[in-house]
Amino acid sequence: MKFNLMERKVDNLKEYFIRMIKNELRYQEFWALKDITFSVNKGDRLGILGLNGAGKSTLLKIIAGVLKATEGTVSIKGKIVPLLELGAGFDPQYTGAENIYLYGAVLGYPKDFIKEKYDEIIAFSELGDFINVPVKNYSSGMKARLGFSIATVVDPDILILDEVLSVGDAKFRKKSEKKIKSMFDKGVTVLFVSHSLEQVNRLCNRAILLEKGKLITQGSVEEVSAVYESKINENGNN
Ligand SMILES: Nc1ncnc2c1ncn2[C@@H]1O[C@H](COP(=O)(O)OP(=O)(O)OP(=O)(O)O)[C@@H](O)[C@H]1O
Repeated sequence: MKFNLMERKVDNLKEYFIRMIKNELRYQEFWALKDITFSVNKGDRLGILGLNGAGKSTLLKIIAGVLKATEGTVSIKGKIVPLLELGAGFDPQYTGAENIYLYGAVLGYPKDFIKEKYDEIIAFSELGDFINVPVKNYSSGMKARLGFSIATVVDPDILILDEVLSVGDAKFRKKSEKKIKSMFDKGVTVLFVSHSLEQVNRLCNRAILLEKGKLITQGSVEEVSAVYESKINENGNN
């Protein structure tokens, strides 16, 4: 995955167009991920480990179809539910209720299916009357709760989790963990990013370790987390 980073900061759209006309826009290529190859079997729960900026979220976004890889391919069998940046896909001008349809469509749910699940989504989100308020007036926790409730209303084959086991307040966190646990019990395949090694060790059977966009090691969660831990200690001693 290659990103083009602007060499000089452009402050506004006017300046951007002026620079574009003058052919003064310079980009620097940045490979956020390079030469990544791995496979995940049905029922595996794969932890994706790495320090800040290693490329974990970018990898999940490519697998979820949010980003298109510059090179390479991803092949997927089954229905994916991505729990990434919950609530980021909402249109802030619209109410929570309207966003259920909008976001549901983004996730590929048919309109009739959303209609059928509408009450269930609202009940799980516990937003009460706030469901008729524009999302711009929601707290970040409220947005995450609604995003979680919409995304998890289907039974996925593959569940993508990016640091989402900490959404909402303590009460909602307990409820969302329970829901995810029930998906785990049904044998869902999981791709899981978390900075909590304890969580990764508890929930995953396999893992990969990314470092500056490269795949350093892959294998059982015990092996990979041991390598990761030694890397953390190395860095800490520098
Ligand atoms: N849209 C983008 N445009 C430019 N660079 C990006 C973009 N998205 C991510 N990056 C860069 O790609 C690299 C990997 O980012 P990513 O968010 O995947 O890391 P991460 O491992 O998930 O980090 P963290 O643990 O901090 O969440 C970072 O250097 C980041 O700055």
